[in-house]
Amino acid sequence: MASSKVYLFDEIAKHNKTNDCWLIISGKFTPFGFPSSPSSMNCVIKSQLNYPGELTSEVYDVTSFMDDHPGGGEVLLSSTGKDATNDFEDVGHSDDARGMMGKYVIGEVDITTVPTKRLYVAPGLGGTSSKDDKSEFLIKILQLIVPLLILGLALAARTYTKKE
Ligand code: HEM
Repeated sequence: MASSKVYLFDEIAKHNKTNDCWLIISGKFTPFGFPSSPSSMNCVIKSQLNYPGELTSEVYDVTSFMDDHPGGGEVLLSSTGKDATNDFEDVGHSDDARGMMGKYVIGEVDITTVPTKRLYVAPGLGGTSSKDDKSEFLIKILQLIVPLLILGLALAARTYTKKE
């Protein structure tokens, strides 16, 4: 696949019609040091991301497959204009389906041109800003001071009324 054509994302996204449908699906993880990846590697792309190697996203022209796709043509259309890897994996496609993909490959995508979604960072996992930290600290101090103030006022009122 070294000599395959490399497409830009914008170019691929234009092919989003029933009679002209292209998909981007991450297909092949090639670990460094291996001439080619074992086929089982294709199924474990996500867990392999920390392993040194190269993850290729391939471009599939599925126009001729629209009518024959067991999941229907509509789902294929709805997966255009983005990285469709998650859509493809979520369905849990069989090995047969994966084997068929080779028929439709037309090249690779330049992954630097694929828009990435901003990742959600859970609070407390380094995602809070120092501004958030400050207001949290302020709330804790207030939670401590307010009851003490009320107690102080109550005591003051009591001593004051006793004297009278
Ligand atoms: C080149 C790409 C694709 C090929 C060759 C392909 C092939 C197949 C095949 C052979 C099946 C039958 C079930 C199986 O063997 O797993 C299937 C089912 C299905 N596919 Fe795809 N598919 C592709 C892309 C997609 C994409 C991008 C989606 C987007 C969500 C999708 C959604 C579905 C759905 C919903 C089913 C039906 C599952 C069911 O009802 O059991 N497919 N596909």
